[in-house]
Amino acid sequence: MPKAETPKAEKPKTETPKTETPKTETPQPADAAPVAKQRRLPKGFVYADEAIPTARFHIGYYGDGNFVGERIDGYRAPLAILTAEAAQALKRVEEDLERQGYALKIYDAYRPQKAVDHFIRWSKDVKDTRMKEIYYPQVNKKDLFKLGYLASKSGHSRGSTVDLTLVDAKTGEEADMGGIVDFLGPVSSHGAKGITQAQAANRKRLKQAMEKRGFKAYSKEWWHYTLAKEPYPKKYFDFDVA
Ligand SMILES: C[C@@H](N)C(=O)N[C@H](C)C(=O)O
Ligand SMILES: [Zn+2]
Repeated sequence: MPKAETPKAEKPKTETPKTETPKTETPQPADAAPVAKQRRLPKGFVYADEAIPTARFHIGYYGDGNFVGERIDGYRAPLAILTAEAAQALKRVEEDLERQGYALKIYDAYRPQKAVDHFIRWSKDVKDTRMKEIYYPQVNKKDLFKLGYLASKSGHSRGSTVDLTLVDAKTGEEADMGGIVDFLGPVSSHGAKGITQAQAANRKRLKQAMEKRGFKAYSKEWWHYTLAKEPYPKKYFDFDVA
């Protein structure tokens, strides 16, 4: 498992959030040891690191480096799980991007309903704003669902949705997207104003690569993609990430 990163608890200095995920001195549990897999996935699901061995991973919901600030229910290992169809399509995206000198870095994939329920519970606790400055400085946490930054029935729970960005295939450095993954605010929309041409070009490179292999973009979050022909369009799973 590649080195995990946790954003620093400091206020971004500009309107546009920092584009590189801030580093931490304390490694997350993800770094501590090779990840043991339970290997009891429902039929039709696969581990993304096995399907796409060259991809990088940072499963923020396994640790405290996320907008909640603690490990999210149902994440029992820093793993990305996908339907076989989504993983196969994503492998093609990775191969296309490799020819351009890039690789994918996956932040989240299948998300159990119990994790979504954790987000819902957290959003109602208006006093807990420990990660606000990093992840949602311009939005009231109670409005995150209403504004579409979070979903109470998430495509992630159907197994064919993924949150990801681009990295340099050689250095592993994240492409500058004009904001970190899970920055819940207007600058994360496709077509957002206030980002540079280079940042817009990076978002476009990822979008074109994903759409070419059958994924749909989500207008409010440049990192969130769903396989258009997903195998379980109406089923919301709740097995643990393990
Ligand atoms: C929270 C973010 N990573 C995300 O996935 N948002 C969408 C809208 C979701 O919750 O499905
Ligand atoms: Zn997402």
